[in-house]
Formats: sequence, structure tokens, C-alpha cells
Amino acid sequence: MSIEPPADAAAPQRNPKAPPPGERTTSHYEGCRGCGDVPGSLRVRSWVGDDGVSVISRFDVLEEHQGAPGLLHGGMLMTALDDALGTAYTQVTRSAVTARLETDFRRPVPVGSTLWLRSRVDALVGRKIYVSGEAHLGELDGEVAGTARALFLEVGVEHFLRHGRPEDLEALGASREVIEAARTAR
Ligand SMILES: CCCCC/C=C\C/C=C\C/C=C\C/C=C\CCCC(=O)SCCNC(=O)CCNC(=O)[C@H](O)C(C)(C)COP(=O)(O)OP(=O)(O)OC[C@H]1O[C@@H](n2cnc3c(N)ncnc32)[C@H](O)[C@@H]1OP(=O)(O)O
Repeated sequence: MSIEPPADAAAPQRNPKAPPPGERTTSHYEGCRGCGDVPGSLRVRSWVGDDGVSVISRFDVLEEHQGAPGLLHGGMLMTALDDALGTAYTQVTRSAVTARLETDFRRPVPVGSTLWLRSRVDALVGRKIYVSGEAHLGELDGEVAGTARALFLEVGVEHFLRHGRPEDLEALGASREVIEAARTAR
């Protein structure tokens, strides 16, 4: 399925409730293995870009992220890109999930390096959010190690209530009744 935004798609507008340029974005979920502060997380950290719409993210590549000897696993790079692109859309619109993520791996990434990612929303069409980003080696204008394009689809809170594990949702403050109602709704 294509994820090319239509040529006449509306340009994204910054959500006035989003943090200002330069400010650190908060993790969308503390348990996230991309940006949460939990064991096994890549600990991707993000800041709002100067234009107030794009997002800059940092990913420190460690031994535990290896795929080949001394080199970053491609799936880990995809996780970092998914998280960075997901953080970019939160500057513009409500909750959404990744429907499609396309990644090009352009350069091997050595363990011990830092990747700087830049992501932005390209277009919004109904529930569809078209996002793209690049991962640069060592600095923001460093060599491009990978690029990604993604389609996110807006979902309501019922998506998480319906499909998530009750114990995790309860820990976030959702009641058993609300979770049960979302699960039994058609
Ligand atoms: C109280 C609890 C709350 C807790 C919430 C906490 C946190 C979460 C909140 C926000 C998240 C914030 C930031 C995100 C940050 C990091 C990124 C991580 C993101 C992820 O890691 S997220 C996990 C992986 N992700 C999934 O787990 C999705 C599984 N999946 C589905 O849940 C469904 O698949 C869904 C919902 C995606 C769509 O289902 P659906 O039924 O709503 O929509 P439908 O299928 O009808 O598609 C509608 C139109 O999109 C087109 N379309 C669909 N899929 C396409 C594709 N792949 N390629 C091209 N076009 C596609 C169709 O062709 C149609 O197009 P058209 O309208 O033109 O016909």
C-alpha cells in the first residue's frame, strides 16, 4: 500500500499545546522501549526543532544495540526512527499508531556513536499522518545513516483500552469498568 501523501494534502499546523522550540518532549509512555526510562529502552530523547514543528532526537548506540560485530542492528534503528517520527506527529495532532514504516539503511552505524534524528510531519489527510525523518551520524548535519517514511493512523483512547493489557492500563489510571466497556464495544 502506498504512503505517498496526496499532492493537495493540507500543510501541518503546529498544535498550540505542543512544547515550544528547543524544549524537551515528554515520553508518550514511560514503559516505551523507544523513549521510556526503563530497562531495555533505547532511551531516545527528543526536542522540538527551531521551526516548532520538526523534532530532533538523540540515540546513543551501545553494545546492547548490536546486530553485527560492533555495528547497530537495523531493527534498533527502525525502533529509534519509529519513536522519533511518532514524537514528531505529537507536535501536530492527537494519538496515532504506526500503520507503515519504510526505512533505508544507508551507512553502517558503529557502536559508541551517537545518532541525531530529524523528523517532521509532511501532511495530514483525515486520520492519516504522513511523517518522514533522517538519522545523522555524530551530529545533526552528519552523514545520513538512515532515512524513513511512515504512515501513522489516528486512533482514539479506545484503541489502547481495547487492545492493551488491563494491568498496564490500570496502572495508567483506567478503571476496570472502562477497560471492560471498550473491550465489549462493537
Ligand atoms: C488509558 C490508556 C491510554 C494509553 C495511551 C498511551 C500512549 C499512546 C499514545 C500515543 C502514542 C504517541 C506517540 C507515538 C510514539 C512512538 C511511536 C511508536 C508507535 C508504535 O509503535 S504503534 C505500534 C505498532 N502499530 C500497531 O500496532 C498498529 C496495528 N494496526 C492497527 O491497529 C490498524 O491496522 C490501524 C489502527 C493502523 C488501522 O486500522 P483501521 O481499521 O483504523 O483503519 P483501516 O484499516 O480502515 O485503514 C484506514 C485507511 O488507512 C489506510 N492504511 C491502513 N494501513 C495502511 C498501511 N499499512 N499502508 C498504507 N495505507 C494503510 C487504509 O488503506 C485506509 O485508507 P482509505 O481510508 O484511503 O481507504
